Amino acid sequence: MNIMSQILQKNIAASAGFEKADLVLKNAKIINLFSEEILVGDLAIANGFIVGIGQYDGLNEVDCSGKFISPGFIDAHMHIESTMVTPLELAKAILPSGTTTIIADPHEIVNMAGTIGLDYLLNTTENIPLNVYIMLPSSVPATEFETNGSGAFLVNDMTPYLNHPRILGLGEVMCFPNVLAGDPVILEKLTLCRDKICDGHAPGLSGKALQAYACAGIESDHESTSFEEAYEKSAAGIRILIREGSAAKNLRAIVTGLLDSGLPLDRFLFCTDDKHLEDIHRDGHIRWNIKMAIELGMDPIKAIKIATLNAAQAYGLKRLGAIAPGYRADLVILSDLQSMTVESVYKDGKPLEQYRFDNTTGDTIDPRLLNSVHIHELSPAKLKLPVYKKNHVIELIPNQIETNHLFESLPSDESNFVPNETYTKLCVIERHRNTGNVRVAAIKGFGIKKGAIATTVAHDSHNIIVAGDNDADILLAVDCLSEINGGYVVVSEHAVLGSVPLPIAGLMSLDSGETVQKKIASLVAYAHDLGIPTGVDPFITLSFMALPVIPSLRLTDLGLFDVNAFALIKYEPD
Ligand SMILES: Nc1ncnc2[nH]cnc12
Ligand SMILES: [Mn+2]
Repeated sequence: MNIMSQILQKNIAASAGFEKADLVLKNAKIINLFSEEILVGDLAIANGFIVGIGQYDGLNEVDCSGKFISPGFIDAHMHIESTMVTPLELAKAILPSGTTTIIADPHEIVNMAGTIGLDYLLNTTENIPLNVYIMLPSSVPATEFETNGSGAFLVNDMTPYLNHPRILGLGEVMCFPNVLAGDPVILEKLTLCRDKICDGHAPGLSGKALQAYACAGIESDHESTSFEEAYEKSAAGIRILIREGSAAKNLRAIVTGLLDSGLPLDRFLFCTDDKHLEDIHRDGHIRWNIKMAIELGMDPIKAIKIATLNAAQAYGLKRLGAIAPGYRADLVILSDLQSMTVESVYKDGKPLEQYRFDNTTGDTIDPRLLNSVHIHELSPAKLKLPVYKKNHVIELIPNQIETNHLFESLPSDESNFVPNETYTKLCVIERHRNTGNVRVAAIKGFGIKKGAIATTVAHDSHNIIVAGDNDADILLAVDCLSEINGGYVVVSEHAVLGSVPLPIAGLMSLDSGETVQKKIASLVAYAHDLGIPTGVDPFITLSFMALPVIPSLRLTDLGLFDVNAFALIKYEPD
């Protein structure tokens, strides 16, 4: 008999009570998501699987009297790179608050390094105590209006990965104008993955355009910012991933509407998309989505179901997302269902304390991932922004990654834009191919005084993006990024106040999560000292300003991009 059959034989014997289970969590309040009730009893585990609920004896027993047991939480859509640490450090950060499974879209590192980046993430997520499923990036580059590092990621690049056990389908399809136009390249990807899951990214899509987007085979979306938007997409058969991240905070609006409407919840999931370590450390990860939903009035069992079984069923994750015989013993022990206080977490039947998180897998990193900043000598002349009577201006919206598109006059020295406390200079500098592309715009709402902040994390092509009120500090910030091979930096009055090196593709650190968190926190403090409002997360906000698939106005290395018109702004006024 093969090893799997031997394990099954043992599990059946333990389940039937013929043998003792490996571990029994005694007298617990078990959340049963199939009957949507709390069952009090023992939870028996063998070989990392749940073998039974009822009355059991175990070789090891833990008294869970008064404690609730939930299935491990599932993040239905996130970007590992957005936490800026390696997958092992990410696992260390999110497991303690109960996330035991993530579904990740690696378009960040694939934009940088193609299959080298994808292989890096697949290899470094193979042997860690976190279930990591991957969606093949559908939109690399996100649009043709930017320069990424690796060129296009096409069906020929995808095909070798289709049968990988942890590849679930196609990642967020962003260019809905291309989908609606019947662009052959995206349609090829959709048909290649038609028997798998196809995720969407459709901010503000509605009406016939939404019908056509759903008709193309897209099955999910995580960009809804209102209940009305979520409702229309859900009614078109699209699963709604309710997002609560570090910058994009959509849960309150959607859950409030859901509770008022009485809409069925079975096609709603939770996700973080992009959540920084500091927020994960403070609030937890998907646990925070659940807690917020409960505080808004949602039944705790239904909120937990959204974060577990709904996601597992949506993505075909067999034996995950519930507590029942034969399911994997990924479990969260909670003291109560209001505060959602996580007391302990079990992964495959073992408490987290039994796992080692030192880099025992000996991950070697392809040297091409560690040398990712290639820019021309940057001159002040390239940072000029000619001004006219009226200019296109990007306006920040606190706590959102969306921006407003303004058209107003700018402070100037007669011919060129001169930043002040209202209007900050924003520059995007191409860093992959030495093209020398530099584009400049004015951004409203950053409020930086006597300094600049810069980063190589600039979704999704990850060129250098820098915001500042004077060219000297802007140039110094870019120089510093070159020296540290990518990351985040804050400068003021011609001095570097602090930096966070992100040497893996200019996106991720080799340091521990704790070190990265401390460094980022000090940089955020420096950035706020430069005048950035407290409601604005300086780095996440900056990192999204170059993403031409989030309304309304963005800046790429090819120019100002009107997302709603889906076109670069050719602005030579009379
Ligand atoms: N929210 C998001 N985070 C990172 N990359 C993205 N590309 C499109 N949307 C994104
Ligand atoms: Mn995303």
